[in-house]
Amino acid sequence: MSTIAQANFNHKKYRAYTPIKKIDRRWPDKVIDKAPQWCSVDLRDGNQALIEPMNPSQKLELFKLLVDVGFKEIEVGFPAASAPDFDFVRQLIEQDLIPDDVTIQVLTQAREPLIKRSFEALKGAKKAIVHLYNSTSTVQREQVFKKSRDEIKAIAIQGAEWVRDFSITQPETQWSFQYSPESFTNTEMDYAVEICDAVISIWKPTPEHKVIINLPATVEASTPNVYADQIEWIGENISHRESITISLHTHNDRGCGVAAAELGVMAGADRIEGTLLGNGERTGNMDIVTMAMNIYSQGIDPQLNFSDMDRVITTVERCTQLAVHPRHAYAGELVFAAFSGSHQDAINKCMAIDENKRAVDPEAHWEVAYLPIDPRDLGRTYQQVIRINSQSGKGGVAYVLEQDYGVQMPRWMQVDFSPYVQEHAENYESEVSSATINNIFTETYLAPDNKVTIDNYQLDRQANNDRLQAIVISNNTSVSIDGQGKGVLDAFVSGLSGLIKKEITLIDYNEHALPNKLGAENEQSEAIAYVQLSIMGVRYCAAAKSLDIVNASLQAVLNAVMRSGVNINHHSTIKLAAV
Ligand SMILES: CC(=O)SCCNC(=O)CCNC(=O)[C@H](O)C(C)(C)COP(=O)(O)OP(=O)(O)OC[C@H]1O[C@@H](n2cnc3c(N)ncnc32)[C@H](O)[C@@H]1OP(=O)(O)O
Ligand SMILES: CC(C)C(=O)C(=O)O
Ligand SMILES: [Mg+2]
Repeated sequence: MSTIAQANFNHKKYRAYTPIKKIDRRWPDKVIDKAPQWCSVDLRDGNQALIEPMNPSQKLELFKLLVDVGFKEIEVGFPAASAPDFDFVRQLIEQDLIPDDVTIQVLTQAREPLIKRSFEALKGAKKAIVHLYNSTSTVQREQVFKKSRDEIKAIAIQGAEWVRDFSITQPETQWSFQYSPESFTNTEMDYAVEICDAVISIWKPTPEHKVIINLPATVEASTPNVYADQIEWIGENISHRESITISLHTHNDRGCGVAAAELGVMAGADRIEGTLLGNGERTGNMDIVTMAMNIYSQGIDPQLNFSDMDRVITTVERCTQLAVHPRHAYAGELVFAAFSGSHQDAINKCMAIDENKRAVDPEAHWEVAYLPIDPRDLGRTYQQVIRINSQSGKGGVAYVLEQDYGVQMPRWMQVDFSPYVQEHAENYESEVSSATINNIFTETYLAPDNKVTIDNYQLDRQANNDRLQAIVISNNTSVSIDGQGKGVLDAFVSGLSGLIKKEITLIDYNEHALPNKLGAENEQSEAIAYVQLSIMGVRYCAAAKSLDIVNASLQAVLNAVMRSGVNINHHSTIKLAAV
């Protein structure tokens, strides 16, 4: 039996929403093929939901970001609500901070003093949208306003008249009007059309000078398909559709704010209101970053530019004092990070193919498993993509070493190396940085205990039979190795084998040049050699770096022998003078 108290957790307290009856829905077959008209409500809806509303400098910083990102319509506040909101609108106008192609918008209730104050705030604006709202749902009508349908309609009509009349007194501004039947989604659809039509009949829009009808999911109450049905229905039944911009304003109470807005656009909406990264009342407004990037990821210009996502995040965080979740779609710190081995492996392989494809065709379509878009588009780097912890695999570890240190481990060495990193991650129960991975690599393969180093070597090349004589230093003692074979390594391995009296077979070998250190363009680059030996049937891998590739190869062989635990001094036949 559950030990969790049941008393208050009672689903019978709630009622299911009623879907609207619509037999001719067309929106499910539509696709979004162009960006909607965007309007940011960060400075109003976002601001009114903050623990501490933004101060003027924060508002200005966010306004500048919104302009830079590309918004052409920005709701800058509720100027009748507070002095800071009023003053901010004045500052924008008086200091000429509004670019010519940007229209500011202000929100007001349908109350004369508030409308009057809003127009005062907007005095001198070149163009502006006055956004009037009143609530229309049954709960609001019956419980909050305690008014009938007709009385609520009268509030809207009266508000629309005041807006029209005040606008006539300030002809220097190019006015646009917007009406929101607030709590639209919980309003009877026939009544929503009736009240919008009443407002439209006062504002008398034309196709050249449209009115914005904004249909908010003030509190998200249903699955997004129901919202789409509502939007399609309104579009079919509202008067003067050709003179109306249908705008959507969704909230995220059920976690579907973006989905509802997307389906609403498929259902015929023209315009979207929302905030950057979704700040707003309760669970927030619909997140314009996510919706715009969803459009972008379909190969469509979203008309907003998020290529400097870090600026968007830091500005929004500074202004709202709310942290962006690390898993936030497109923006979160971890959304392009892969910790798990199979994801890393797939990303690694796909990115290698993408790089080749892109070298031939820079416009090639992005097809990388687990990465819906290229992180570079948002100013992120591949370094942030593959991160190592105990869930990671060899591909990810190899990727990090190659990206950060130029070490291109052959596959057989990746297999050998991965458990060392895994062990470290498990012991420390944490992410493993690329510097730590490089240290583990160095300690494991480049610097085994009982280090033995090549002092010098002499090679006598003969057809099919090379002779290699080398002096190695072990424990401050010089040891001579003399062997013959097909090639340098074969000769060296056979000499070593004779010295330690153990069968050694060279299983694998790879080498490559390492990239020059940063800022050291003229320096000769080091080479790295990787070997895998079988010593009495047991396999040992090792590597070595040197400016001389033969030296690197011989040293790698020595390192592998040292890793097997052999003490070369015990086997030396000729001990030369101590060094
Ligand atoms: C869903 C949304 O986001 S809507 C936007 C909400 N935003 C805000 O509320 C932030 C800004 N608002 C405010 O700061 C304040 O509400 C103010 C300053 C504008 C007004 O404050 P107050 O006059 O003290 O009124 P308060 O908001 O408490 O009360 C609302 C009154 O206005 C009426 N009212 C509320 N909304 C509207 C409206 N859209 N149109 C007409 N009347 C309205 C209410 O019925 C209530 O009337 P009552 O006093 O007769 O009961
Ligand atoms: C004022 C309106 C549009 C609003 O913010 C809402 O309904 O959520
Ligand atoms: Mg809202």
